[in-house]
Amino acid sequence: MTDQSNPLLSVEHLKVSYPIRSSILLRKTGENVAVSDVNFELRAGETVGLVGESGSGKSTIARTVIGLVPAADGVIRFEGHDITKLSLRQMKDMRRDMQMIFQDPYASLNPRLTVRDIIAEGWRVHAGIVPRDRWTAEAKELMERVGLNPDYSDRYPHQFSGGQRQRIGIARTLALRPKIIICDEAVSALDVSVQAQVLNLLEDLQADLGLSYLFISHDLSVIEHICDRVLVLNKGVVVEEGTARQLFEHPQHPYTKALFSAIPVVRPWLEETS
Ligand SMILES: Nc1ncnc2c1ncn2[C@@H]1O[C@H](COP(=O)(O)OP(=O)(O)OP(=O)(O)O)[C@@H](O)[C@H]1O
Repeated sequence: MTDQSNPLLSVEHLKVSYPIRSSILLRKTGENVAVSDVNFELRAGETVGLVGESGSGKSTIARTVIGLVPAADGVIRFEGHDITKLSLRQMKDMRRDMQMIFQDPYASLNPRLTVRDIIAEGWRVHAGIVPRDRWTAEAKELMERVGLNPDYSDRYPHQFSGGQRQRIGIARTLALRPKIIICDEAVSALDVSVQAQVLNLLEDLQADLGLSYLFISHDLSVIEHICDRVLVLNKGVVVEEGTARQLFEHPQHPYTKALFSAIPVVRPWLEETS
């Protein structure tokens, strides 16, 4: 359930730009403003969606929130603290609280590590979460939690299907006990029936652990299903925002109307969950 007290994350007047460089000397010759004046809040237990065409700035916002891209202007507060001004050390601790799940789990899973070691990777980096003698047992518990057979903990990523690999990615993320998970096209590469299963898993985890999700997807039916609130981005600017229901039933801005009418909506999960 969404916590109505202070937001976990608040983004105020965020501006992000990328340098444009000359092709010969790589000197900066200008800047491409990817995101300007973006504002939103994310509360405990809430899912906020970012939608918009390719290049509208969704991933840039995600990468800036997590500290991979610097903010040119604005404030990003996590639990009330401006994280745009953190030291590297403080950033490392904060990264633990905010994790990202990517579209292609295979590319982000080390093919030489077993599932057990993939899940334990974060415990190596962030000492003190799980004592070493508990790594195998805890990794198996996490595998079970995400719907994987714990007996397969010594198998390698290529021995799993796409949906199972995304579950490994989710288990690895959960291992760090984050408060916010940024899902960047996290189910886009999966077949619709597998998408539905992974979305249901994410919802179960949210209900059990009170997680907050920042959910990026070009698939509006996924967004409608999983998000409480949605921001519609066009060329780096939020043109409309509201609850998922408001936006889907009564889009106001011409861009939102065009975006929503252009995409066929398939909702296999409605049959499963209703
Ligand atoms: N590393 C980069 N260097 C320079 N410009 C970039 C970089 N990454 C993104 N951009 C530019 O920033 C703008 C926003 O891109 P971004 O990837 O955030 O959009 P997006 O909505 O996530 O798109 P997609 O759905 O295709 O992932 C675009 O104009 C893009 O060309």
